[in-house]
Amino acid sequence: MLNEQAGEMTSALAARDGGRFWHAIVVCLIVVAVFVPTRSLYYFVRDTLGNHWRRWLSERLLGRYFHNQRFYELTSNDTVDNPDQRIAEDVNTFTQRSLYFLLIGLGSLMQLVAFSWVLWSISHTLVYVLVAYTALGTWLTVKVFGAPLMRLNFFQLKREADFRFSLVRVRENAESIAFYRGEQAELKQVRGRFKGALRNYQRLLRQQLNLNFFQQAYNQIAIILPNVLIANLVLSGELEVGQAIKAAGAFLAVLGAVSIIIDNFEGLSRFTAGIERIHGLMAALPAQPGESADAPEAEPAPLPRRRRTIQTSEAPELSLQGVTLNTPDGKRELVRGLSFTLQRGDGLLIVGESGSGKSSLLRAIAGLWRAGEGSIQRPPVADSMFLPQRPYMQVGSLRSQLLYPQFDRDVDDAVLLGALQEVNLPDLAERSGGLDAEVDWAKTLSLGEQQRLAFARVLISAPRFVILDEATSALDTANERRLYQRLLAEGATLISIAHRSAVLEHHTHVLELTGGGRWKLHEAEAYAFDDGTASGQRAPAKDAAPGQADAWPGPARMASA
Ligand SMILES: Nc1ncnc2c1ncn2[C@@H]1O[C@H](COP(=O)(O)OP(=O)(O)OP(=O)(O)O)[C@@H](O)[C@H]1O
Repeated sequence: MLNEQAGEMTSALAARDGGRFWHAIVVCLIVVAVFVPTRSLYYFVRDTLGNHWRRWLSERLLGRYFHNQRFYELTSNDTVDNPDQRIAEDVNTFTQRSLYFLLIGLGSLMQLVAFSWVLWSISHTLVYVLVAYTALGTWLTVKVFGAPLMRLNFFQLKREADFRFSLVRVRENAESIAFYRGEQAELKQVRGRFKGALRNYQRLLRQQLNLNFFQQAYNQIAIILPNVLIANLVLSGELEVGQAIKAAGAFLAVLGAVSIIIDNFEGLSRFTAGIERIHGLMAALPAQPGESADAPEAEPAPLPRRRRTIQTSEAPELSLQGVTLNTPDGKRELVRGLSFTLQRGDGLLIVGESGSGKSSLLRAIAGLWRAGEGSIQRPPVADSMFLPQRPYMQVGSLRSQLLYPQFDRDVDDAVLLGALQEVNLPDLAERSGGLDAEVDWAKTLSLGEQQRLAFARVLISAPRFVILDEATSALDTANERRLYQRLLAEGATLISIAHRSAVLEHHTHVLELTGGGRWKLHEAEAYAFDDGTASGQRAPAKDAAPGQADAWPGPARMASA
């Protein structure tokens, strides 16, 4: 309408018609009065909608990411780079940009409808030229610049995420790096990532420069083109000057509408790269049960090919049957044909050289590693607890540490303080400002204190089954003995990894991994722990031939599978 009135005003002035001119001005003002609030609300509504959409999509991805330890699998097998960046940033860009492009697409459509008939009524030739001109322009843009720009944008997102992650790693490991005086090595690595991002960006800029050359030429020629085409009509007096201005305006408006791909190609290629990254993540995170049917059912990710997997199921006691465990890449066999059953109150100590597969066996028991064959029955997750050597400390209150991972349980303060007392941290609550004060525990507690705090978690949730991976390595023997005795008094079944002979007394059996997939089972009393401190002969143990399930000597409380 504004274009219409602009033409009207010029024609009125050319004809020296004051009434016609002022009428056009009034119509213009009315149009502006409607246009201004509409246009302002447009941005508000668009971005609010984008925000809602982001919340919906991020919630869905977060749900899938944290479902069934998928975050662990994704991080371990590296099928999807930087999932955090995809969830936090790519989703945001995707939702914002989708609406942006949808709305400018709709706007272009309206513009096309509004101006096409104006143009058609003035000159058919202009319409034909316009169609040919934009078809050629779009084809050239997509063909010549499409694929390279999309690829470069995909890598740009990845490189930026790698760069940021290298800085996050430095922050997370600041103390170790400072002790090593590793700043130069870190700086080199961070710079390397940064340079990678810059280099890719430079390539991107070069591609964009070519695209800009093309876009500029395309747009400037479009300004001259309609004038050249209708000049003769005006000169011969067939067309009023105002009509010519209207025609040129309509030509540019229709051109703008149909050139949407050419004009927005840089943004569109970034947008497409982002979609590819979100799609990759969704494909690696299959829909969870309970997600509504309208959710796009993602194809399961092409996980690394595994010919065989260990079957896991829940049972009151832990039992392994013919378990052969491989590393996730399938390259190494860590344990072959292992079978045993632990009865309630049993304690199994796993020993073996570094790298022999002790922690990996615990990963398999916890259901995190599945490459291999055989079956594992284990107590339900709610009845078990895992204590790693370096306990995970969430940033939060002392109460949430003690209840972790069941943060919403309601437990009396007296129970929490009692547990702290028992693990020999009687003044921790007081010195850190009470049970509800928020502290970065991983930074403020020593490793031994963190291990004791993790033990307090076990005492509070009193699981029937406890797995300890060198969980007492930073404690003195007296503390260690007290904590183990406390667990045994609860009647817990224990599986431990330890390098110190002192822990042997708390266990009933020993599983020795001797390398190359071989293993031996011993009764604890008959086992002489060789940690360089204990003396004495090793008790004879029956060697288990790999793959033989009946190699277990059959102790009183631990049943052979
Ligand atoms: N994600 C992985 N992919 C492939 N191999 C792995 C992976 N994680 C560990 N390994 C390999 O599996 C082997 C067993 O590792 P594991 O951590 O179980 O050893 P460990 O006996 O607990 O050693 P330590 O006593 O030093 O803690 C090692 O050789 C290790 O390099």
